[in-house]
Amino acid sequence: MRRFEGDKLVIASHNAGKIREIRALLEPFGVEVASAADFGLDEPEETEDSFAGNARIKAHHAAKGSGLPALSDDSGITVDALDGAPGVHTADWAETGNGRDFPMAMEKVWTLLEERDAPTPRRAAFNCTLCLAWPDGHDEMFEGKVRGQVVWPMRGDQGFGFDPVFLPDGETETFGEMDPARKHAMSHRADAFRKLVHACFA
Ligand SMILES: O=P(O)(O)OP(=O)(O)OP(=O)(O)OC[C@H]1O[C@@H](n2cnc3c(O)ncnc32)[C@H](O)[C@@H]1O
Ligand SMILES: [Mg+2]
Repeated sequence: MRRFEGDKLVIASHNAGKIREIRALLEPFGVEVASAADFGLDEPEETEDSFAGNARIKAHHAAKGSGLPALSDDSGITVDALDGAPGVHTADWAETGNGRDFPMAMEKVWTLLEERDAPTPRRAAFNCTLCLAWPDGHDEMFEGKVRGQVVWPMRGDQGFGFDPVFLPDGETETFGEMDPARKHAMSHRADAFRKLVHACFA
């Protein structure tokens, strides 16, 4: 396991919600954090069919383009009664050709569940795979998960993406309703971060 020894890191993401969460999670470690956009890096195509595969593509692309260690996050929601969909295609389900429409994507998930008459609760998980890649091609991977259920209608305007329809197990608030600090303490991203920090930063 390679430790992170530098003082600057690039977040290999173009998602403002994720970047905000990753900055908050890295704050205690005194690492200076830049985003892919700060380096004018384009978004690589996510051509793999796994979170790990796409996390690797994004992190290596940014590490090569910036000359700095880069941290990517590939994530998504997997719904049991939809055989794991939308999964690695979570962002694609929101694609309209004219930007992303997450309310539309969340409604699509709920409509499919209703059509299938899926038993309640509609079990689901949020998954996050982090890849920390160095410009020399080395990388380290970490996986996180949080289980819960998909609820309808949407609840809350905190967070981003599918947060308003995800109710984590043991909670009364969706990720969309929760205070960001609470989400950071229990999310799929936080789970993966604990492993990253233990291995590379602690
Ligand atoms: O690839 P980058 O540039 O990092 O940004 P992205 O938005 O395209 O990210 P992904 O390819 O990993 O797609 C994952 C999608 O899953 C959703 N998602 C991931 N984590 C989430 C979270 O914590 N809360 C809500 N939705 C989340 C969100 O809609 C993302 O767009
Ligand atoms: Mg993406």
